[in-house]
Amino acid sequence: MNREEAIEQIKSLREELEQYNHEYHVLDQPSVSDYQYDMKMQELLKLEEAHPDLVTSDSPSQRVGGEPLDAFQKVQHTIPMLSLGNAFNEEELREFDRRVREGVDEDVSYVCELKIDGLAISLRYEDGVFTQGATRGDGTTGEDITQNLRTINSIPLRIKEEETIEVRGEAFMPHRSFIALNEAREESEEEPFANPRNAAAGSLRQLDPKIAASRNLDIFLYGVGQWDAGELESHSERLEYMQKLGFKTNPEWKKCPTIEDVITYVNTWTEARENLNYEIDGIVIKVDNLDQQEELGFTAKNPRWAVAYKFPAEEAITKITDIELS
Ligand SMILES: NC(=O)c1cnc(OC2CCCC2)nc1N
Repeated sequence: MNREEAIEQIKSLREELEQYNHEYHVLDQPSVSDYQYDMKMQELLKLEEAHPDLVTSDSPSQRVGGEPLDAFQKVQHTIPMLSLGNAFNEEELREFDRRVREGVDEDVSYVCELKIDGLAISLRYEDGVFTQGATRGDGTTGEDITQNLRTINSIPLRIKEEETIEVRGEAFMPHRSFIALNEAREESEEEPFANPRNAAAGSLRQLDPKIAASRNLDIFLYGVGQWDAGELESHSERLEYMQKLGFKTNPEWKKCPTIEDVITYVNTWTEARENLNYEIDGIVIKVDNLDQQEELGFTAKNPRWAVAYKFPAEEAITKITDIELS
C-alpha cells in the first residue's frame, strides 16, 4: 500500500471506529461485535505504526495517553463553573418558583434533569477537536485532567461540527464499575471506595492515565461554558444540539412547564432512582429560556435560575450493594 492509499485507509478506519465508539458508548446501540471493532482497531494501529507522522490526537487509537504526569496543571475557567443552591422539600421548590416568577414578568417554563452524583468537569473543543478537560475546582480554577478524560469512551475526541465550544457535565462511575472496582480492591487488600462519587473523583485524580482508563468511567453533559457561536434560545435546545454534536446527554431530562410538573418529576424519580445504574443525589431544575436565565442572573454563589432539589439522605451504599449483578 503506498502512502496515498495509507492516508485514505487511515481516514476511513478512523471514521468507522469513531462511529462504532459513538454507537456503543453514547447511544448504547452497538452495530458491530467487539471482535469486529477490535479487528478494525488493530488495522488502524498497524497503519499508524507504519506511518507515525499520520497519528493525530483525535485518532481513536489515542485514548490512553502517554506517560504518567508529575502533577496536574491549573486551568482558569473562562466562564465560572457555578454551584447550585439547594431545596430540600416541596415548599422550598414552590418558594424557588415564586422567586423566579417575581424576577421575570412573562411566563416561565422549567427543564428538570437528574442530578448525577459524580465530578463536575468542563470539556473544551477547538474546531471540533477535544483539546482540554478540567475539573470544576473552586469554580474559577480547576485542574487539567485532559489525559484522564480522554480515556472515557463516551467523551468524543472529535465532534460532528468544527465548533469551538466548551461543554460542562458530570463524570461518574456506573454501579457495575463501582462494585467490580471495590471487589478488586478488597482482593488486593486496598481500602474500598465509600461511594461511586469518591471512586470517580479518585480515578480522575490519578496521574497515570492507564489507571483512569481501567476504571470504566462515564459522563453526561448538561451545559455549555464559552460558546461564541451559540444563538439558541433555550436550555432544552442546547441539550438537543449537544446530543446532535455527538455528546452524551442524560436521556431522562424533561421540559416541566409548571412547578406542579416539576414536583411530579421529583416524586417520580425519588422512587425510580433505585432502578438506575448510576447514583443521583437529586434533581436539577432550570429555567428553560436563556433570556430569562440572564434576566434572573446570579447571587454571590449560585444562579437564581436553577436549584438542586436534594433527595433525603439514605443509606445509598446499601442500595448499591443490594444490587444483584445480573
Ligand atoms: N450534577 C448534575 O447532574 C448537574 C449539575 N449542575 C447542573 O447545572 C448547573 C451548572 C451551573 C448552573 C446549573 N446540571 C446538572 N444536571
